Amino acid sequence: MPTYYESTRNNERKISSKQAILEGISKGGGLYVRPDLDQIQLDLNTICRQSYKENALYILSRLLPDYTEAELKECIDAAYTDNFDTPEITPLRKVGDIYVCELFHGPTSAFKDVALTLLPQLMRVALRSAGQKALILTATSGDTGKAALEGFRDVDDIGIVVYYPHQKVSQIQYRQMATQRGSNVKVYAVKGNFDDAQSQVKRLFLDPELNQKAQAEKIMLTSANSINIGRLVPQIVYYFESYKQLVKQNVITVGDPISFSVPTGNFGDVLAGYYGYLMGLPVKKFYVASNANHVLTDFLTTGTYDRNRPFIQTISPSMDILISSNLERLLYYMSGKDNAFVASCMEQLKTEGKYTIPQAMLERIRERFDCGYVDDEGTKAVIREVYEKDGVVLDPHTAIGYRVAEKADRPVVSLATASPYKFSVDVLDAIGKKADDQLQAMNELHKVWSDPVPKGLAELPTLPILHKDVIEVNEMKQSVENAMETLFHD
Ligand SMILES: N[C@@H](CCOP(=O)(O)O)C(=O)O
Repeated sequence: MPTYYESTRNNERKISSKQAILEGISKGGGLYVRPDLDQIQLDLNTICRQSYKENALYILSRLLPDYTEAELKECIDAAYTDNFDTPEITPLRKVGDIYVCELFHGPTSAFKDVALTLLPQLMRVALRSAGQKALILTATSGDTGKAALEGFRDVDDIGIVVYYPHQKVSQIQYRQMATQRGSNVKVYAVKGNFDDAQSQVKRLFLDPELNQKAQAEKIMLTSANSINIGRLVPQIVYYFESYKQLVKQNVITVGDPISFSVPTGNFGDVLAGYYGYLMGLPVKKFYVASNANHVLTDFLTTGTYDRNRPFIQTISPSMDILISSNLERLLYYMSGKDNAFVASCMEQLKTEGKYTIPQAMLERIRERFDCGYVDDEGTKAVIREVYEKDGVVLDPHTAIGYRVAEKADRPVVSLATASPYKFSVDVLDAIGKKADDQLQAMNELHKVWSDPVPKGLAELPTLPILHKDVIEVNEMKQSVENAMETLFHD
Protein backbone atom coordinates (compact mmCIF):
# COMPACT_ATOMS: atom_id res chain seq x y z
CA MET A 1 0.00 0.00 0.00
CA PRO A 2 1.41 3.45 -0.86
CA THR A 3 2.09 5.49 2.26
CA TYR A 4 1.72 9.24 2.08
CA TYR A 5 -0.10 10.35 5.22
CA GLU A 6 0.73 10.23 8.93
CA SER A 7 -0.99 11.50 12.07
CA THR A 8 -0.05 14.92 13.45
CA ARG A 9 0.51 13.20 16.81
CA ASN A 10 2.37 10.04 15.81
CA ASN A 11 4.46 9.17 12.75
CA GLU A 12 4.71 5.43 13.25
CA ARG A 13 1.83 4.50 10.97
CA LYS A 14 1.79 5.76 7.36
CA ILE A 15 -1.23 5.27 5.15
CA SER A 16 -2.51 5.98 1.65
CA SER A 17 -4.69 8.96 0.84
CA LYS A 18 -7.70 6.70 0.22
CA GLN A 19 -7.26 5.24 3.69
CA ALA A 20 -6.79 8.70 5.25
CA ILE A 21 -10.03 9.88 3.64
CA LEU A 22 -11.89 6.77 4.77
CA GLU A 23 -10.62 7.04 8.35
CA GLY A 24 -11.16 10.81 8.65
CA ILE A 25 -9.25 11.03 11.94
CA SER A 26 -6.44 8.81 13.24
CA LYS A 27 -7.10 6.27 15.96
CA GLY A 28 -4.91 8.25 18.35
CA GLY A 29 -7.00 11.39 17.78
CA GLY A 30 -4.47 13.14 15.51
CA LEU A 31 -5.24 14.55 12.07
CA TYR A 32 -3.77 13.16 8.87
CA VAL A 33 -1.04 15.22 7.20
CA ARG A 34 1.47 14.80 4.39
CA PRO A 35 4.98 15.30 5.75
CA ASP A 36 6.39 16.05 2.28
CA LEU A 37 3.88 18.76 1.39
CA ASP A 38 6.51 21.43 0.75
CA GLN A 39 8.27 19.16 -1.71
CA ILE A 40 5.22 19.13 -3.99
CA GLN A 41 5.69 22.26 -6.08
CA LEU A 42 3.05 23.34 -8.60
CA ASP A 43 3.81 25.26 -11.79
CA LEU A 44 1.98 28.62 -11.76
CA ASN A 45 2.13 29.01 -15.55
CA THR A 46 0.34 25.70 -15.91
CA ILE A 47 -2.25 26.78 -13.33
CA CYS A 48 -2.87 30.05 -15.17
CA ARG A 49 -3.51 28.23 -18.47
CA GLN A 50 -5.91 25.63 -17.13
CA SER A 51 -9.63 25.52 -16.33
CA TYR A 52 -10.94 25.05 -12.78
CA LYS A 53 -11.50 21.35 -13.32
CA GLU A 54 -8.04 20.88 -14.85
CA ASN A 55 -6.48 22.65 -11.88
CA ALA A 56 -8.48 20.49 -9.49
CA LEU A 57 -7.09 17.42 -11.26
CA TYR A 58 -3.56 18.85 -11.21
CA ILE A 59 -3.69 19.52 -7.46
CA LEU A 60 -5.61 16.43 -6.39
CA SER A 61 -3.40 14.08 -8.38
CA ARG A 62 -0.37 15.33 -6.46
CA LEU A 63 -1.96 15.20 -3.04
CA LEU A 64 -3.96 12.01 -3.48
CA PRO A 65 -1.59 9.99 -5.69
CA ASP A 66 -3.10 6.57 -5.03
CA TYR A 67 -6.27 7.62 -6.87
CA THR A 68 -5.89 6.97 -10.60
CA GLU A 69 -6.24 9.88 -12.99
CA ALA A 70 -9.44 8.31 -14.32
CA GLU A 71 -10.88 8.05 -10.80
CA LEU A 72 -10.07 11.68 -10.02
CA LYS A 73 -11.51 12.88 -13.32
CA GLU A 74 -14.72 10.98 -12.62
CA CYS A 75 -14.95 12.56 -9.13
CA ILE A 76 -14.17 16.09 -10.35
CA ASP A 77 -16.66 15.87 -13.21
CA ALA A 78 -19.40 14.68 -10.87
CA ALA A 79 -18.64 17.52 -8.43
CA TYR A 80 -18.17 20.50 -10.72
CA THR A 81 -20.10 19.93 -13.94
CA ASP A 82 -23.64 20.83 -12.89
CA ASN A 83 -23.59 21.75 -9.20
CA PHE A 84 -22.42 25.37 -9.41
CA ASP A 85 -24.34 28.27 -10.93
CA THR A 86 -21.25 29.77 -12.61
CA PRO A 87 -18.65 28.12 -14.89
CA GLU A 88 -15.85 29.80 -12.91
CA ILE A 89 -17.02 27.88 -9.78
CA THR A 90 -15.35 30.47 -7.48
CA PRO A 91 -15.47 33.86 -9.28
CA LEU A 92 -13.71 37.04 -8.12
CA ARG A 93 -15.68 40.25 -7.68
CA LYS A 94 -13.86 43.55 -7.11
CA VAL A 95 -15.46 45.38 -4.19
CA GLY A 96 -13.70 48.69 -3.56
CA ASP A 97 -10.04 47.79 -3.93
CA ILE A 98 -10.45 44.30 -2.44
CA TYR A 99 -11.02 41.21 -4.57
CA VAL A 100 -13.80 39.12 -3.08
CA CYS A 101 -13.65 35.45 -4.01
CA GLU A 102 -17.23 34.18 -4.06
CA LEU A 103 -17.29 30.65 -2.74
CA PHE A 104 -21.05 30.36 -2.40
CA HIS A 105 -22.20 29.40 -5.88
CA GLY A 106 -22.79 25.74 -5.01
CA PRO A 107 -25.95 23.86 -4.05
CA THR A 108 -26.17 25.06 -0.42
CA SER A 109 -24.79 28.61 -0.87
CA ALA A 110 -21.71 28.22 1.34
CA PHE A 111 -18.01 27.67 0.67
CA LYS A 112 -18.30 24.17 2.09
CA ASP A 113 -19.89 23.09 -1.21
CA VAL A 114 -16.56 23.35 -3.01
CA ALA A 115 -15.24 20.43 -0.98
CA LEU A 116 -18.47 18.68 -0.10
CA THR A 117 -19.54 18.13 -3.69
CA LEU A 118 -16.19 16.35 -4.21
CA LEU A 119 -15.54 14.50 -0.92
CA PRO A 120 -18.52 12.14 -1.35
CA GLN A 121 -17.10 11.14 -4.74
CA LEU A 122 -13.62 10.58 -3.31
CA MET A 123 -15.13 8.56 -0.47
CA ARG A 124 -17.27 6.48 -2.86
CA VAL A 125 -14.22 5.55 -4.94
CA ALA A 126 -12.13 4.74 -1.84
CA LEU A 127 -14.94 2.58 -0.45
CA ARG A 128 -15.17 0.71 -3.75
CA SER A 129 -11.49 -0.24 -3.36
CA ALA A 130 -11.97 -1.17 0.32
CA GLY A 131 -15.23 -3.13 -0.06
CA GLN A 132 -16.78 -1.32 2.92
CA LYS A 133 -19.64 1.00 3.88
CA ALA A 134 -19.18 4.34 5.65
CA LEU A 135 -21.15 6.25 8.25
CA ILE A 136 -20.29 9.94 8.24
CA LEU A 137 -20.59 11.83 11.54
CA THR A 138 -20.56 15.59 11.09
CA ALA A 139 -20.66 18.40 13.63
CA THR A 140 -21.73 21.75 12.26
CA SER A 141 -22.02 25.31 13.43
CA GLY A 142 -24.31 26.00 10.50
CA ASP A 143 -22.89 25.59 7.00
CA THR A 144 -20.97 22.30 6.90
CA GLY A 145 -23.98 20.25 7.97
CA LYS A 146 -26.20 21.20 5.06
CA ALA A 147 -23.39 20.97 2.52
CA ALA A 148 -22.46 17.50 3.80
CA LEU A 149 -26.09 16.32 3.80
CA GLU A 150 -26.57 17.48 0.25
CA GLY A 151 -23.26 16.02 -0.93
CA PHE A 152 -23.75 12.59 0.65
CA ARG A 153 -27.49 12.34 0.10
CA ASP A 154 -28.41 8.96 -1.42
CA VAL A 155 -24.79 8.01 -2.14
CA ASP A 156 -24.61 4.20 -2.20
CA ASP A 157 -23.16 2.48 0.87
CA ILE A 158 -22.80 5.75 2.78
CA GLY A 159 -24.97 7.08 5.62
CA ILE A 160 -24.66 10.51 7.20
CA VAL A 161 -25.60 11.93 10.60
CA VAL A 162 -25.35 15.67 11.24
CA TYR A 163 -25.31 17.35 14.65
CA TYR A 164 -25.95 21.09 14.93
CA PRO A 165 -26.15 23.22 18.09
CA HIS A 166 -29.80 23.62 19.12
CA GLN A 167 -31.03 27.18 18.50
CA LYS A 168 -27.53 28.41 17.67
CA VAL A 169 -27.69 28.48 13.88
CA SER A 170 -29.52 30.96 11.66
CA GLN A 171 -33.18 30.18 10.89
CA ILE A 172 -32.27 29.51 7.29
CA GLN A 173 -29.39 27.22 8.23
CA TYR A 174 -31.79 25.36 10.55
CA ARG A 175 -34.39 25.00 7.85
CA GLN A 176 -31.83 23.87 5.30
CA MET A 177 -30.92 20.96 7.55
CA ALA A 178 -34.31 20.18 9.07
CA THR A 179 -35.91 19.81 5.62
CA GLN A 180 -33.17 17.54 4.24
CA ARG A 181 -34.43 14.71 2.06
CA GLY A 182 -32.60 11.45 1.40
CA SER A 183 -32.88 7.84 2.51
CA ASN A 184 -29.43 7.77 4.15
CA VAL A 185 -29.53 10.97 6.24
CA LYS A 186 -30.23 11.83 9.88
CA VAL A 187 -30.10 15.27 11.51
CA TYR A 188 -30.03 16.11 15.23
CA ALA A 189 -30.14 19.35 17.17
CA VAL A 190 -27.78 18.96 20.13
CA LYS A 191 -28.27 20.78 23.43
CA GLY A 192 -24.93 22.55 23.63
CA ASN A 193 -22.67 24.55 21.35
CA PHE A 194 -20.64 23.53 18.29
CA ASP A 195 -17.58 22.66 20.39
CA ASP A 196 -19.65 20.25 22.50
CA ALA A 197 -20.88 18.49 19.36
CA GLN A 198 -17.48 18.46 17.62
CA SER A 199 -15.67 17.15 20.70
CA GLN A 200 -18.23 14.40 21.22
CA VAL A 201 -18.03 13.35 17.55
CA LYS A 202 -14.24 13.10 17.91
CA ARG A 203 -14.68 10.95 21.04
CA LEU A 204 -17.15 8.71 19.24
CA PHE A 205 -14.63 8.05 16.46
CA LEU A 206 -12.33 6.61 19.13
CA ASP A 207 -15.04 4.78 21.11
CA PRO A 208 -14.01 1.07 21.22
CA GLU A 209 -17.55 -0.28 21.65
CA LEU A 210 -18.93 1.77 18.79
CA ASN A 211 -16.03 0.82 16.55
CA GLN A 212 -16.52 -2.85 17.36
CA LYS A 213 -20.19 -2.64 16.36
CA ALA A 214 -19.27 -0.77 13.20
CA GLN A 215 -16.60 -3.29 12.25
CA ALA A 216 -19.04 -6.16 12.71
CA GLU A 217 -21.28 -4.47 10.12
CA LYS A 218 -18.32 -3.61 7.82
CA ILE A 219 -19.03 0.08 8.42
CA MET A 220 -16.28 2.67 8.76
CA LEU A 221 -17.09 5.63 10.99
CA THR A 222 -15.67 8.72 9.37
CA SER A 223 -15.92 12.47 9.10
CA ALA A 224 -17.04 15.12 6.62
CA ASN A 225 -15.57 17.88 8.78
CA SER A 226 -12.34 19.54 7.81
CA ILE A 227 -10.49 17.19 10.15
CA ASN A 228 -10.79 14.87 7.12
CA ILE A 229 -7.95 15.62 4.70
CA GLY A 230 -10.40 14.95 1.85
CA ARG A 231 -12.19 18.16 2.89
CA LEU A 232 -9.08 20.33 2.80
CA VAL A 233 -7.53 19.25 -0.48
CA PRO A 234 -10.38 20.51 -2.73
CA GLN A 235 -10.25 23.87 -0.94
CA ILE A 236 -6.63 24.44 -2.00
CA VAL A 237 -7.83 24.76 -5.59
CA TYR A 238 -9.66 28.06 -5.16
CA TYR A 239 -6.60 29.79 -3.73
CA PHE A 240 -4.72 29.00 -6.96
CA GLU A 241 -7.82 29.90 -8.98
CA SER A 242 -7.98 33.35 -7.36
CA TYR A 243 -4.35 33.84 -8.26
CA LYS A 244 -5.04 32.77 -11.85
CA GLN A 245 -7.93 35.19 -12.13
CA LEU A 246 -5.79 38.09 -10.89
CA VAL A 247 -3.18 37.22 -13.52
CA LYS A 248 -5.87 37.05 -16.21
CA GLN A 249 -7.20 40.46 -15.16
CA ASN A 250 -3.63 41.87 -15.38
CA VAL A 251 -3.66 42.81 -11.71
CA ILE A 252 -0.48 40.80 -11.16
CA THR A 253 2.06 38.92 -13.23
CA VAL A 254 3.01 35.32 -12.49
CA GLY A 255 5.26 35.21 -9.43
CA ASP A 256 3.92 38.34 -7.70
CA PRO A 257 2.82 37.74 -4.11
CA ILE A 258 -0.75 38.39 -2.97
CA SER A 259 -2.52 38.21 0.40
CA PHE A 260 -5.70 36.48 1.51
CA SER A 261 -8.17 37.36 4.25
CA VAL A 262 -10.12 34.35 5.50
CA PRO A 263 -13.03 34.36 7.95
CA THR A 264 -12.59 31.16 9.90
CA GLY A 265 -13.56 29.29 13.06
CA ASN A 266 -12.23 25.77 12.63
CA PHE A 267 -9.07 27.03 10.81
CA GLY A 268 -9.67 24.63 7.90
CA ASP A 269 -10.23 27.20 5.18
CA VAL A 270 -7.14 29.30 5.91
CA LEU A 271 -5.06 26.16 6.38
CA ALA A 272 -6.00 25.05 2.85
CA GLY A 273 -4.53 28.35 1.66
CA TYR A 274 -1.37 27.73 3.65
CA TYR A 275 -1.10 24.30 2.00
CA GLY A 276 -1.27 26.15 -1.32
CA TYR A 277 1.55 28.41 -0.14
CA LEU A 278 3.68 25.39 0.81
CA MET A 279 3.05 24.05 -2.69
CA GLY A 280 4.33 27.21 -4.40
CA LEU A 281 1.52 29.78 -4.33
CA PRO A 282 3.14 33.23 -3.79
CA VAL A 283 1.40 34.51 -0.65
CA LYS A 284 2.60 37.45 1.37
CA LYS A 285 0.20 37.04 4.29
CA PHE A 286 -2.88 35.16 5.38
CA TYR A 287 -5.21 37.27 7.51
CA VAL A 288 -7.15 35.12 9.96
CA ALA A 289 -10.47 36.90 10.53
CA SER A 290 -12.55 36.09 13.62
CA ASN A 291 -15.76 37.24 15.29
CA ALA A 292 -16.27 37.96 19.01
CA ASN A 293 -15.07 34.41 19.75
CA HIS A 294 -11.55 35.55 18.93
CA VAL A 295 -9.57 32.65 20.30
CA LEU A 296 -7.47 32.56 17.10
CA THR A 297 -6.71 36.30 17.17
CA ASP A 298 -5.49 35.92 20.74
CA PHE A 299 -3.39 32.88 19.86
CA LEU A 300 -1.76 34.59 16.89
CA THR A 301 -1.07 37.65 19.03
CA THR A 302 0.21 36.02 22.22
CA GLY A 303 1.18 32.42 21.40
CA THR A 304 -1.29 31.10 23.98
CA TYR A 305 -4.32 29.20 22.79
CA ASP A 306 -6.90 29.46 25.56
CA ARG A 307 -10.43 28.19 25.14
CA ASN A 308 -11.34 28.95 28.77
CA ARG A 309 -13.65 31.83 28.01
CA PRO A 310 -17.36 32.44 27.50
CA PHE A 311 -18.79 31.09 24.28
CA ILE A 312 -20.47 34.00 22.48
CA GLN A 313 -23.42 33.56 20.14
CA THR A 314 -23.00 35.98 17.24
CA ILE A 315 -24.60 36.94 13.93
CA SER A 316 -21.80 34.97 12.24
CA PRO A 317 -22.77 31.60 13.81
CA SER A 318 -20.66 29.41 11.53
CA MET A 319 -17.61 30.92 13.24
CA ASP A 320 -18.91 30.51 16.80
CA ILE A 321 -16.14 28.08 17.69
CA LEU A 322 -13.57 27.94 20.50
CA ILE A 323 -11.78 24.74 19.50
CA SER A 324 -10.22 25.33 16.08
CA SER A 325 -9.43 21.77 15.06
CA ASN A 326 -7.14 22.46 12.13
CA LEU A 327 -4.71 24.60 14.09
CA GLU A 328 -3.23 21.25 15.05
CA ARG A 329 -2.07 20.78 11.46
CA LEU A 330 -0.41 24.20 11.42
CA LEU A 331 1.43 23.36 14.65
CA TYR A 332 2.68 20.17 13.00
CA TYR A 333 4.27 22.04 10.08
CA MET A 334 5.46 25.03 12.10
CA SER A 335 7.13 22.78 14.70
CA GLY A 336 9.14 21.01 12.00
CA LYS A 337 6.73 18.01 12.01
CA ASP A 338 7.28 17.37 15.71
CA ASN A 339 4.53 14.84 16.48
CA ALA A 340 5.38 14.71 20.19
CA PHE A 341 5.09 18.50 20.48
CA VAL A 342 1.69 18.50 18.77
CA ALA A 343 0.48 15.60 20.93
CA SER A 344 1.52 17.45 24.07
CA CYS A 345 -0.25 20.69 23.02
CA MET A 346 -3.43 18.74 22.25
CA GLU A 347 -3.23 16.91 25.57
CA GLN A 348 -2.92 20.26 27.39
CA LEU A 349 -5.86 21.60 25.40
CA LYS A 350 -7.90 18.62 26.51
CA THR A 351 -6.94 18.69 30.17
CA GLU A 352 -6.36 22.41 30.86
CA GLY A 353 -8.15 24.03 27.93
CA LYS A 354 -4.98 25.86 26.86
CA TYR A 355 -1.38 25.62 25.70
CA THR A 356 1.43 28.02 24.83
CA ILE A 357 3.86 27.66 21.93
CA PRO A 358 7.50 28.82 22.07
CA GLN A 359 8.14 32.45 21.09
CA ALA A 360 10.31 31.41 18.12
CA MET A 361 7.46 29.35 16.69
CA LEU A 362 5.03 32.22 17.15
CA GLU A 363 7.42 34.46 15.22
CA ARG A 364 7.60 31.90 12.41
CA ILE A 365 3.81 31.76 12.26
CA ARG A 366 3.57 35.57 12.29
CA GLU A 367 5.83 35.76 9.22
CA ARG A 368 2.96 34.31 7.20
CA PHE A 369 -0.16 34.96 9.31
CA ASP A 370 -1.77 38.12 10.60
CA CYS A 371 -5.15 38.42 12.26
CA GLY A 372 -8.05 40.55 13.41
CA TYR A 373 -11.56 40.26 14.81
CA VAL A 374 -14.83 42.10 14.46
CA ASP A 375 -17.81 42.00 16.86
CA ASP A 376 -21.46 42.06 15.80
CA GLU A 377 -21.79 45.85 15.75
CA GLY A 378 -18.61 46.09 13.69
CA THR A 379 -19.88 43.40 11.34
CA LYS A 380 -23.11 45.29 10.70
CA ALA A 381 -21.13 48.47 10.12
CA VAL A 382 -19.09 46.78 7.35
CA ILE A 383 -22.21 45.39 5.69
CA ARG A 384 -23.77 48.86 5.71
CA GLU A 385 -20.64 50.66 4.50
CA VAL A 386 -19.95 48.25 1.64
CA TYR A 387 -23.58 48.32 0.57
CA GLU A 388 -23.73 52.13 0.60
CA LYS A 389 -20.34 52.66 -1.04
CA ASP A 390 -20.12 49.77 -3.52
CA GLY A 391 -23.70 48.53 -3.81
CA VAL A 392 -22.63 45.01 -2.84
CA VAL A 393 -24.26 42.94 -0.09
CA LEU A 394 -21.94 40.79 2.06
CA ASP A 395 -22.97 38.08 4.51
CA PRO A 396 -21.78 38.60 8.13
CA HIS A 397 -18.86 36.13 7.87
CA THR A 398 -17.67 37.68 4.62
CA ALA A 399 -18.01 41.16 6.12
CA ILE A 400 -15.64 40.17 8.92
CA GLY A 401 -13.07 38.94 6.39
CA TYR A 402 -13.53 42.14 4.38
CA ARG A 403 -12.86 44.39 7.38
CA VAL A 404 -9.71 42.49 8.30
CA ALA A 405 -8.60 42.56 4.64
CA GLU A 406 -8.62 46.36 4.75
CA LYS A 407 -5.39 46.33 6.72
CA ALA A 408 -3.57 44.13 4.16
CA ASP A 409 -1.20 45.26 1.43
CA ARG A 410 -2.78 45.10 -2.02
CA PRO A 411 -3.64 43.02 -3.91
CA VAL A 412 -5.66 41.15 -1.37
CA VAL A 413 -8.32 38.49 -1.90
CA SER A 414 -11.02 38.24 0.76
CA LEU A 415 -12.95 34.98 0.83
CA ALA A 416 -16.75 35.26 0.66
CA THR A 417 -17.87 32.17 2.51
CA ALA A 418 -21.66 32.32 2.27
CA SER A 419 -24.49 33.95 0.36
CA PRO A 420 -25.95 36.97 2.20
CA TYR A 421 -29.37 35.39 1.68
CA LYS A 422 -28.51 32.78 4.34
CA PHE A 423 -28.44 35.55 6.94
CA SER A 424 -31.10 37.85 5.51
CA VAL A 425 -32.54 39.23 8.77
CA ASP A 426 -29.21 40.43 10.12
CA VAL A 427 -28.04 41.67 6.74
CA LEU A 428 -31.28 43.65 6.26
CA ASP A 429 -30.94 45.02 9.78
CA ALA A 430 -27.41 46.16 8.98
CA ILE A 431 -28.57 48.13 5.98
CA GLY A 432 -31.39 49.73 7.94
CA LYS A 433 -34.32 47.52 6.94
CA LYS A 434 -36.43 45.25 9.09
CA ALA A 435 -37.83 41.75 8.72
CA ASP A 436 -38.59 39.39 11.59
CA ASP A 437 -38.88 36.21 9.64
CA GLN A 438 -35.76 34.94 7.83
CA LEU A 439 -37.71 33.29 5.03
CA GLN A 440 -39.68 36.41 4.22
CA ALA A 441 -36.49 38.41 4.70
CA MET A 442 -34.89 36.73 1.68
CA ASN A 443 -37.49 38.34 -0.57
CA GLU A 444 -37.03 41.69 1.16
CA LEU A 445 -33.29 41.47 0.63
CA HIS A 446 -33.77 40.67 -3.03
CA LYS A 447 -35.57 44.00 -3.43
CA VAL A 448 -32.30 45.79 -2.69
CA TRP A 449 -29.77 43.26 -4.05
CA SER A 450 -29.81 42.22 -7.68
CA ASP A 451 -28.19 38.78 -7.28
CA PRO A 452 -31.00 36.20 -7.37
CA VAL A 453 -32.07 34.23 -4.29
CA PRO A 454 -30.35 30.84 -4.78
CA LYS A 455 -32.78 28.09 -5.79
CA GLY A 456 -32.02 25.92 -2.76
CA LEU A 457 -32.88 28.80 -0.42
CA ALA A 458 -35.91 30.10 -2.31
CA GLU A 459 -37.69 26.75 -2.01
CA LEU A 460 -37.16 26.46 1.78
CA PRO A 461 -40.51 27.98 2.86
CA THR A 462 -42.39 25.29 0.95
CA LEU A 463 -40.48 22.25 2.25
CA PRO A 464 -41.74 20.12 5.14
CA ILE A 465 -39.68 19.79 8.35
CA LEU A 466 -38.41 16.19 8.35
CA HIS A 467 -35.93 16.22 11.26
CA LYS A 468 -37.18 17.36 14.67
CA ASP A 469 -35.03 15.45 17.18
CA VAL A 470 -33.34 17.45 19.91
CA ILE A 471 -30.86 15.41 21.94
CA GLU A 472 -28.34 15.76 24.77
CA VAL A 473 -24.62 15.39 24.02
CA ASN A 474 -24.61 12.08 25.90
CA GLU A 475 -27.34 10.72 23.60
CA MET A 476 -25.18 11.14 20.49
CA LYS A 477 -23.64 7.67 20.86
CA GLN A 478 -27.07 6.06 20.82
CA SER A 479 -27.96 8.08 17.75
CA VAL A 480 -24.93 6.62 15.94
CA GLU A 481 -25.95 3.10 16.91
CA ASN A 482 -29.45 3.81 15.58
CA ALA A 483 -28.01 5.16 12.35
CA MET A 484 -25.92 2.02 11.86
CA GLU A 485 -29.09 -0.04 12.19
CA THR A 486 -31.43 2.06 10.09
CA LEU A 487 -29.50 3.91 7.38
CA PHE A 488 -28.04 0.86 5.65
CA HIS A 489 -31.14 -1.32 5.55
CA ASP A 490 -34.21 -1.08 3.34
N1 LIG B 1 -17.96 26.48 10.34
C1 LIG B 1 -18.32 25.12 10.27
C2 LIG B 1 -17.90 24.34 11.47
C3 LIG B 1 -17.36 23.03 11.07
O1 LIG B 1 -16.12 23.29 10.48
P1 LIG B 1 -15.47 22.38 9.38
O2 LIG B 1 -14.22 23.10 9.07
O3 LIG B 1 -15.24 21.08 10.00
O4 LIG B 1 -16.40 22.30 8.24
C4 LIG B 1 -19.79 24.94 9.95
O5 LIG B 1 -20.37 25.81 9.34
O6 LIG B 1 -20.36 23.93 10.32
